[in-house]
Amino acid sequence: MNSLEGKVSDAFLKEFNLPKEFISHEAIANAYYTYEKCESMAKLIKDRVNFDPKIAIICGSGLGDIGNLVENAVSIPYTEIPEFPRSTVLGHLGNLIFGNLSGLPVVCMQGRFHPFEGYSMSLCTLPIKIFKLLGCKMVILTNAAGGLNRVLNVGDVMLIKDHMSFPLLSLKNPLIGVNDERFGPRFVPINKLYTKSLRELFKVCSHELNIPIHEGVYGTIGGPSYETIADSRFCLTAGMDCVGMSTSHEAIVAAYCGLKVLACSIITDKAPTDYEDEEPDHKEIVKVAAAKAKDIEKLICCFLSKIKEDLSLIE
Ligand SMILES: O=P(O)(O)O[C@H]1O[C@H](CO)[C@@H](O)[C@H]1O
Ligand SMILES: Nc1nc2[nH]cnc2c(=O)[nH]1
Repeated sequence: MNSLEGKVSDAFLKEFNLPKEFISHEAIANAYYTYEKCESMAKLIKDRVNFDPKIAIICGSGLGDIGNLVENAVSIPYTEIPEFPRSTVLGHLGNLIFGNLSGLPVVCMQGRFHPFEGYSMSLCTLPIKIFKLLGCKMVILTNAAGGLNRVLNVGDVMLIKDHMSFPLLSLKNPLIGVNDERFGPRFVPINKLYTKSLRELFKVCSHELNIPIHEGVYGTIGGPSYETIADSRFCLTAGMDCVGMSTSHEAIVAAYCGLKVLACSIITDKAPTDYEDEEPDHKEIVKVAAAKAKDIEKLICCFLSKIKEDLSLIE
Protein backbone atom coordinates (compact mmCIF):
# COMPACT_ATOMS: atom_id res chain seq x y z
CA MET A 1 0.00 0.00 0.00
CA ASN A 2 1.26 3.45 -0.93
CA SER A 3 2.19 5.33 2.26
CA LEU A 4 0.13 8.27 1.03
CA GLU A 5 -2.99 6.10 1.14
CA GLY A 6 -5.68 7.92 3.08
CA LYS A 7 -3.66 11.16 3.13
CA VAL A 8 -4.23 12.42 -0.39
CA SER A 9 -7.68 13.92 -0.50
CA ASP A 10 -10.63 11.83 -1.68
CA ALA A 11 -11.77 14.65 -3.94
CA PHE A 12 -8.46 14.49 -5.73
CA LEU A 13 -8.61 10.75 -6.27
CA LYS A 14 -12.20 10.97 -7.46
CA GLU A 15 -11.13 13.54 -10.02
CA PHE A 16 -8.77 11.03 -11.58
CA ASN A 17 -10.71 7.85 -10.86
CA LEU A 18 -7.50 5.91 -11.40
CA PRO A 19 -5.01 4.12 -9.18
CA LYS A 20 -2.49 6.52 -7.65
CA GLU A 21 0.35 4.63 -9.34
CA PHE A 22 -0.86 6.08 -12.66
CA ILE A 23 -0.71 9.66 -11.46
CA SER A 24 2.43 11.76 -11.69
CA HIS A 25 4.58 12.39 -8.68
CA GLU A 26 4.12 16.16 -8.90
CA ALA A 27 0.34 15.82 -9.00
CA ILE A 28 0.39 13.61 -5.90
CA ALA A 29 2.59 16.05 -3.98
CA ASN A 30 0.38 18.98 -5.00
CA ALA A 31 -2.71 17.08 -3.95
CA TYR A 32 -1.19 16.33 -0.56
CA TYR A 33 -0.37 19.98 0.13
CA THR A 34 -3.92 21.24 -0.37
CA TYR A 35 -4.89 24.89 -0.04
CA GLU A 36 -6.32 24.06 3.41
CA LYS A 37 -3.11 22.35 4.51
CA CYS A 38 -1.04 25.33 3.33
CA GLU A 39 -3.45 27.64 5.14
CA SER A 40 -2.99 25.76 8.38
CA MET A 41 0.81 25.79 7.94
CA ALA A 42 0.65 29.56 7.35
CA LYS A 43 -1.58 29.98 10.40
CA LEU A 44 0.81 28.02 12.58
CA ILE A 45 3.65 30.28 11.46
CA LYS A 46 1.58 33.43 11.90
CA ASP A 47 0.49 32.41 15.42
CA ARG A 48 4.12 31.95 16.33
CA VAL A 49 5.55 35.18 14.89
CA ASN A 50 2.52 37.51 14.98
CA PHE A 51 3.92 39.37 11.98
CA ASP A 52 2.68 40.23 8.48
CA PRO A 53 5.51 40.07 5.93
CA LYS A 54 5.02 41.88 2.62
CA ILE A 55 8.14 40.60 0.91
CA ALA A 56 9.78 37.18 0.91
CA ILE A 57 13.48 36.73 0.24
CA ILE A 58 14.99 33.36 -0.66
CA CYS A 59 18.71 33.13 0.09
CA GLY A 60 20.86 31.12 -2.30
CA SER A 61 23.89 28.99 -1.47
CA GLY A 62 26.20 30.92 0.86
CA LEU A 63 23.91 33.96 0.84
CA GLY A 64 22.18 33.27 4.18
CA ASP A 65 23.75 36.33 5.80
CA ILE A 66 21.01 38.42 4.18
CA GLY A 67 18.82 36.99 6.95
CA ASN A 68 21.17 38.38 9.60
CA LEU A 69 20.38 41.93 8.44
CA VAL A 70 16.73 41.56 9.41
CA GLU A 71 15.85 43.79 12.39
CA ASN A 72 13.78 42.65 15.38
CA ALA A 73 14.15 39.18 13.93
CA VAL A 74 12.07 36.22 14.98
CA SER A 75 13.44 32.99 13.60
CA ILE A 76 11.72 29.64 13.06
CA PRO A 77 13.87 26.64 12.13
CA TYR A 78 12.28 24.60 9.33
CA THR A 79 12.46 21.59 11.67
CA GLU A 80 9.83 23.25 13.88
CA ILE A 81 7.26 23.56 11.09
CA PRO A 82 5.37 20.29 10.71
CA GLU A 83 5.43 18.90 7.14
CA PHE A 84 7.82 21.60 5.94
CA PRO A 85 10.87 20.21 4.10
CA ARG A 86 14.35 20.29 5.69
CA SER A 87 17.48 21.93 4.30
CA THR A 88 20.10 19.34 3.38
CA VAL A 89 22.63 21.37 1.35
CA LEU A 90 25.79 23.05 2.66
CA GLY A 91 25.27 26.82 2.71
CA HIS A 92 21.51 26.55 3.40
CA LEU A 93 20.85 26.93 7.14
CA GLY A 94 17.14 26.15 7.26
CA ASN A 95 15.44 29.06 9.07
CA LEU A 96 12.57 31.39 8.32
CA ILE A 97 13.44 34.83 9.63
CA PHE A 98 10.71 37.42 10.14
CA GLY A 99 11.41 41.10 10.77
CA ASN A 100 12.13 44.42 9.09
CA LEU A 101 14.60 45.13 6.34
CA SER A 102 14.99 48.69 5.09
CA GLY A 103 11.79 49.48 6.96
CA LEU A 104 9.70 46.84 5.22
CA PRO A 105 8.26 43.69 6.82
CA VAL A 106 10.00 40.67 5.29
CA VAL A 107 10.31 36.93 5.67
CA CYS A 108 13.71 35.62 4.75
CA MET A 109 14.25 31.98 3.84
CA GLN A 110 17.76 31.10 4.99
CA GLY A 111 18.07 28.08 2.75
CA ARG A 112 16.01 26.78 -0.15
CA PHE A 113 14.91 23.37 -1.35
CA HIS A 114 16.29 21.95 -4.58
CA PRO A 115 14.83 19.17 -6.72
CA PHE A 116 18.14 17.25 -6.59
CA GLU A 117 17.73 16.87 -2.80
CA GLY A 118 14.90 14.49 -3.63
CA TYR A 119 12.07 16.98 -3.22
CA SER A 120 9.45 17.18 -5.90
CA MET A 121 9.13 20.51 -7.67
CA SER A 122 5.92 21.18 -5.76
CA LEU A 123 7.72 20.70 -2.44
CA CYS A 124 10.59 22.93 -3.53
CA THR A 125 8.06 25.68 -4.21
CA LEU A 126 5.72 25.03 -1.26
CA PRO A 127 7.21 27.99 0.68
CA ILE A 128 6.06 30.37 -2.07
CA LYS A 129 2.45 29.28 -1.58
CA ILE A 130 2.83 29.77 2.16
CA PHE A 131 4.32 33.23 1.58
CA LYS A 132 1.26 34.12 -0.49
CA LEU A 133 -1.00 32.97 2.33
CA LEU A 134 1.04 35.02 4.81
CA GLY A 135 0.21 38.10 2.72
CA CYS A 136 3.44 38.59 0.74
CA LYS A 137 3.22 40.60 -2.49
CA MET A 138 6.66 39.96 -3.88
CA VAL A 139 9.56 37.50 -3.73
CA ILE A 140 13.23 38.28 -4.13
CA LEU A 141 15.06 35.18 -5.30
CA THR A 142 18.83 34.93 -4.97
CA ASN A 143 21.22 32.19 -6.01
CA ALA A 144 24.81 31.21 -6.61
CA ALA A 145 25.43 30.44 -10.27
CA GLY A 146 28.22 29.44 -12.61
CA GLY A 147 28.98 32.00 -15.32
CA LEU A 148 28.65 30.75 -18.89
CA ASN A 149 28.81 34.06 -20.72
CA ARG A 150 32.44 35.11 -20.59
CA VAL A 151 31.53 38.72 -19.78
CA LEU A 152 30.57 37.43 -16.33
CA ASN A 153 33.37 37.30 -13.78
CA VAL A 154 33.49 35.58 -10.43
CA GLY A 155 31.90 37.90 -7.85
CA ASP A 156 29.66 39.70 -10.37
CA VAL A 157 25.97 40.20 -9.72
CA MET A 158 23.59 39.25 -12.54
CA LEU A 159 20.03 40.51 -12.48
CA ILE A 160 17.81 37.82 -14.00
CA LYS A 161 15.68 39.06 -16.89
CA ASP A 162 14.56 35.63 -18.07
CA HIS A 163 15.23 31.95 -17.48
CA MET A 164 15.48 28.69 -19.32
CA SER A 165 14.98 25.50 -17.34
CA PHE A 166 15.58 22.00 -18.58
CA PRO A 167 13.41 20.42 -15.86
CA LEU A 168 10.53 22.81 -16.56
CA LEU A 169 10.71 22.26 -20.29
CA SER A 170 10.50 18.52 -19.83
CA LEU A 171 7.32 18.29 -17.76
CA LYS A 172 8.91 18.64 -14.33
CA ASN A 173 6.76 21.62 -13.45
CA PRO A 174 5.53 22.40 -9.93
CA LEU A 175 2.08 23.33 -11.26
CA ILE A 176 1.32 19.86 -12.60
CA GLY A 177 -1.80 18.29 -11.13
CA VAL A 178 -5.33 19.32 -10.28
CA ASN A 179 -5.33 23.10 -10.07
CA ASP A 180 -6.73 25.01 -7.12
CA GLU A 181 -7.80 28.42 -8.44
CA ARG A 182 -7.45 29.89 -4.95
CA PHE A 183 -3.68 29.72 -5.48
CA GLY A 184 -3.69 30.76 -9.12
CA PRO A 185 -4.88 29.98 -12.66
CA ARG A 186 -4.45 26.74 -14.60
CA PHE A 187 -2.35 28.33 -17.34
CA VAL A 188 0.27 30.88 -16.39
CA PRO A 189 1.88 33.30 -18.84
CA ILE A 190 5.54 33.75 -17.95
CA ASN A 191 6.86 35.96 -20.72
CA LYS A 192 6.91 38.90 -18.26
CA LEU A 193 7.90 36.91 -15.21
CA TYR A 194 10.82 39.03 -14.00
CA THR A 195 8.94 42.32 -13.55
CA LYS A 196 10.53 45.00 -15.72
CA SER A 197 9.71 47.96 -13.46
CA LEU A 198 11.35 46.19 -10.53
CA ARG A 199 14.44 45.38 -12.60
CA GLU A 200 14.68 49.05 -13.56
CA LEU A 201 14.53 50.00 -9.89
CA PHE A 202 17.28 47.51 -9.10
CA LYS A 203 19.41 49.10 -11.83
CA VAL A 204 18.88 52.53 -10.25
CA CYS A 205 20.27 51.05 -7.00
CA SER A 206 23.23 49.64 -8.91
CA HIS A 207 24.04 53.14 -10.19
CA GLU A 208 23.47 54.86 -6.86
CA LEU A 209 25.65 52.37 -5.00
CA ASN A 210 28.22 52.17 -7.77
CA ILE A 211 27.92 48.39 -7.83
CA PRO A 212 27.94 47.39 -11.51
CA ILE A 213 25.56 44.59 -12.41
CA HIS A 214 24.84 42.54 -15.50
CA GLU A 215 21.45 41.50 -16.73
CA GLY A 216 20.94 38.10 -18.31
CA VAL A 217 19.30 34.71 -18.63
CA TYR A 218 19.56 32.20 -15.78
CA GLY A 219 19.61 28.54 -16.76
CA THR A 220 18.38 25.72 -14.53
CA ILE A 221 19.81 22.24 -14.81
CA GLY A 222 18.58 19.36 -12.67
CA GLY A 223 21.87 18.60 -10.86
CA PRO A 224 23.34 17.59 -8.51
CA SER A 225 26.05 16.80 -11.05
CA TYR A 226 27.44 19.94 -12.67
CA GLU A 227 27.62 20.37 -16.45
CA THR A 228 29.70 18.47 -18.97
CA ILE A 229 31.61 20.62 -21.42
CA ALA A 230 29.07 19.67 -24.07
CA ASP A 231 26.24 20.69 -21.71
CA SER A 232 27.84 24.08 -21.03
CA ARG A 233 28.45 24.77 -24.68
CA PHE A 234 24.87 23.80 -25.49
CA CYS A 235 23.49 26.00 -22.66
CA LEU A 236 25.54 28.96 -23.84
CA THR A 237 24.47 28.51 -27.45
CA ALA A 238 20.86 28.20 -26.30
CA GLY A 239 21.08 31.63 -24.65
CA MET A 240 21.83 30.98 -20.99
CA ASP A 241 24.28 33.43 -19.39
CA CYS A 242 24.75 31.50 -16.17
CA VAL A 243 23.68 28.19 -14.74
CA GLY A 244 22.43 26.79 -11.45
CA MET A 245 19.95 24.26 -10.05
CA SER A 246 17.19 26.43 -8.61
CA THR A 247 15.13 29.64 -8.94
CA SER A 248 13.20 29.19 -12.23
CA HIS A 249 10.51 26.95 -10.70
CA GLU A 250 10.21 29.24 -7.67
CA ALA A 251 9.70 32.23 -9.98
CA ILE A 252 6.95 30.39 -11.85
CA VAL A 253 5.04 29.49 -8.71
CA ALA A 254 5.38 33.08 -7.48
CA ALA A 255 3.87 34.36 -10.73
CA TYR A 256 1.14 31.73 -10.46
CA CYS A 257 0.35 32.96 -6.94
CA GLY A 258 0.18 36.56 -8.16
CA LEU A 259 3.44 37.65 -6.52
CA LYS A 260 5.90 39.99 -8.23
CA VAL A 261 9.38 38.55 -8.81
CA LEU A 262 12.84 40.02 -8.66
CA ALA A 263 15.77 37.60 -8.96
CA CYS A 264 19.53 37.87 -9.05
CA SER A 265 22.57 35.61 -9.16
CA ILE A 266 26.00 35.93 -7.69
CA ILE A 267 28.50 34.45 -10.12
CA THR A 268 30.54 32.11 -7.94
CA ASP A 269 32.58 30.33 -10.61
CA LYS A 270 32.98 30.05 -14.33
CA ALA A 271 31.05 27.08 -15.67
CA PRO A 272 33.57 24.92 -17.52
CA THR A 273 33.34 25.28 -21.29
CA ASP A 274 36.79 23.87 -22.17
CA TYR A 275 38.23 20.49 -21.28
CA GLU A 276 41.13 22.14 -19.41
CA ASP A 277 38.82 24.30 -17.25
CA GLU A 278 38.63 23.85 -13.47
CA GLU A 279 35.97 21.66 -11.88
CA PRO A 280 33.20 23.47 -9.95
CA ASP A 281 33.33 22.77 -6.22
CA HIS A 282 30.34 23.44 -3.96
CA LYS A 283 32.45 24.29 -0.88
CA GLU A 284 34.28 26.90 -2.92
CA ILE A 285 30.98 28.14 -4.43
CA VAL A 286 29.54 28.70 -0.94
CA LYS A 287 32.74 30.44 0.16
CA VAL A 288 32.74 32.80 -2.83
CA ALA A 289 29.02 33.56 -2.44
CA ALA A 290 29.46 34.39 1.26
CA ALA A 291 32.52 36.54 0.54
CA LYS A 292 30.70 38.50 -2.17
CA ALA A 293 27.31 38.64 -0.47
CA LYS A 294 27.79 42.25 0.65
CA ASP A 295 27.04 43.61 -2.85
CA ILE A 296 23.77 41.69 -3.14
CA GLU A 297 22.85 42.68 0.41
CA LYS A 298 23.43 46.39 -0.31
CA LEU A 299 21.49 46.18 -3.57
CA ILE A 300 18.55 44.43 -1.91
CA CYS A 301 18.44 46.93 0.97
CA CYS A 302 18.52 49.87 -1.45
CA PHE A 303 15.86 48.21 -3.60
CA LEU A 304 13.59 47.67 -0.59
CA SER A 305 13.98 51.26 0.56
CA LYS A 306 12.78 52.38 -2.88
CA ILE A 307 9.84 49.96 -2.76
CA LYS A 308 8.96 51.44 0.62
CA GLU A 309 8.67 54.86 -1.02
CA ASP A 310 6.18 53.52 -3.56
CA LEU A 311 4.36 50.40 -2.41
CA SER A 312 2.15 50.53 -5.51
CA LEU A 313 5.12 48.93 -7.32
CA ILE A 314 4.29 45.61 -5.69
CA GLU A 315 0.52 45.86 -5.51
O1 LIG B 1 20.81 27.94 -6.45
P1 LIG B 1 21.43 27.91 -5.13
O2 LIG B 1 20.53 27.45 -4.06
O3 LIG B 1 22.13 29.21 -4.80
O4 LIG B 1 22.60 26.80 -5.18
C1 LIG B 1 23.49 26.59 -6.27
O5 LIG B 1 24.66 26.01 -5.74
C2 LIG B 1 24.58 24.57 -5.80
C3 LIG B 1 25.72 24.04 -6.62
O6 LIG B 1 26.96 24.37 -6.11
C4 LIG B 1 23.27 24.24 -6.46
O7 LIG B 1 22.34 23.97 -5.47
C5 LIG B 1 22.97 25.52 -7.21
O8 LIG B 1 21.61 25.67 -7.48
N1 LIG C 1 29.07 25.40 -13.04
C1 LIG C 1 28.16 25.63 -12.11
N2 LIG C 1 28.43 26.48 -11.15
C2 LIG C 1 27.49 26.72 -10.22
N3 LIG C 1 27.53 27.54 -9.17
C3 LIG C 1 26.34 27.41 -8.56
N4 LIG C 1 25.57 26.54 -9.19
C4 LIG C 1 26.28 26.09 -10.24
C5 LIG C 1 25.99 25.17 -11.29
O1 LIG C 1 24.93 24.58 -11.38
N5 LIG C 1 26.96 24.99 -12.19
